[in-house]
Amino acid sequence: MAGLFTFLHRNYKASNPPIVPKSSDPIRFGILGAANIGPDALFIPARSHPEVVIQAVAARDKAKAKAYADKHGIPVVLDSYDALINDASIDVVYIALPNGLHFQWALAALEKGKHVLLEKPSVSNATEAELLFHSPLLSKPGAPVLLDAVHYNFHPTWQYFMSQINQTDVVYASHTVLVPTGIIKPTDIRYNYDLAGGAIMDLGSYGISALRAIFAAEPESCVECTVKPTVPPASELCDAEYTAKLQFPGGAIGEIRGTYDVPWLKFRLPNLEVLHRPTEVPDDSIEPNQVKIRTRKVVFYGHMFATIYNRIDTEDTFEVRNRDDQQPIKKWTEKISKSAHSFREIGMEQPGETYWKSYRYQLEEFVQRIKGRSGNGIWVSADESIAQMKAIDMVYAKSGFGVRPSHERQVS
Ligand SMILES: NC(=O)C1=CN([C@@H]2O[C@H](COP(=O)(O)OP(=O)(O)OC[C@H]3O[C@@H](n4cnc5c(N)ncnc54)[C@H](OP(=O)(O)O)[C@@H]3O)[C@@H](O)[C@H]2O)C=CC1
Ligand SMILES: O=C1OC[C@@H](O)[C@H](O)[C@H]1O
Repeated sequence: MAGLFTFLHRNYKASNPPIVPKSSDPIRFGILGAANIGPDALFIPARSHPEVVIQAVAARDKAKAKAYADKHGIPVVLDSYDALINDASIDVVYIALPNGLHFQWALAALEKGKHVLLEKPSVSNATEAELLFHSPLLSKPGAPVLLDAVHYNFHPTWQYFMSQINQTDVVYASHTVLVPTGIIKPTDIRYNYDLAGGAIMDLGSYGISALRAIFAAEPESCVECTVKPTVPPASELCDAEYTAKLQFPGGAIGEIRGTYDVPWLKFRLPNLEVLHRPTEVPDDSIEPNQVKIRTRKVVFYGHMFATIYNRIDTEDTFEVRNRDDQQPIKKWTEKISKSAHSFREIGMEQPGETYWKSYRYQLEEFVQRIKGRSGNGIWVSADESIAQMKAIDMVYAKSGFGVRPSHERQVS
């Protein structure tokens, strides 16, 4: 009962956080497009951040921008995306446009000296990623900050999950994400090839990013990929469902599976499963002629949506054997389950509240960088963002649907 109350209370507060007074010199954000994800990923987290103000929105249709601004309490409506990136009162441009427009608008905003919070997946492909993340605009003195918003990284439970993994001993890992049927409509940006849509770009990007972190390595090849195409009027080169098998150094295998079409009764929160190879562990209590072997399995329930619910099960199977002939003497399993919603719960003194979503934790670190403070050290580096797009390209190449198209810059 107490657990249910905590769950409901946390999730209520996650959507209705306290509104804190703003500092005298806040960072002013503008959003390009009246994006669906805006409230969850930025406006609600900003309410509890004393240094963040959501200042302006621009949409292709000004009336739409006005309605969006009214709904979300955004004070300024600008005439166009161009007007927003040129507006002197804006410090940060939040880009939650279709994937295919990320590259051109991120570069355009950086050119105007704006910091950029860039939705995932960062761009359409690795070519764009190289150009953007290695842009000279980012290395000059006083350069703006660009963040590839892979939000799950910033949540404390991801840090705890990673602490349960010995990256060099992982032999297999999988990521599964199931979106119930009907949520993504045929006209959605995710089903538009020209806008760099596709389920691998969207859902798969989380799995690919998590696998790369779990193995602490880049995939060497995509050995299998099956995709289910979308149905018309969506683009035929977009996937509504995928499974892919990636090979990592040393022969380790990572699998991703995702769909926008799971029956509601089969819906589960996204999960990750990680298997380690058997490894010898020290134990003073066993005989000198014996060895103790541990085989670890870690399962993370609630990846991507850790605030709603998260639980990490670490299951260790131990075996004591004779060292010489490897004959088993005894075998048992130990299991620890843990949830974490704040750094405090994992023994780290870092800012955060249990109701903070991954987006709020991410916003905290983004602001720290902009302000030139050290923060907690969690970040998504330029090289990681490029490697991520290379891995996504590898999967699309294997799928037969091909790498997502690059986009001409169309900025004035
Ligand atoms: N971090 C996370 O958890 C999530 C991240 N995302 C990412 O955020 C981005 C936006 O996703 P989402 O908010 O669902 O997207 P939306 O469908 O809400 O589209 C975002 C905006 O794109 C603009 N847009 C510009 N050109 C086009 C075009 N040709 N066709 C359609 N829309 C266009 C529209 O702006 P206008 O108002 O000007 O018409 C629209 O408001 C994606 O990159 C997605 O991957 C999405 C969901 C969750
Ligand atoms: O980033 C995302 O996370 C949640 C998904 O359901 C959504 O499609 C995606 O854009």
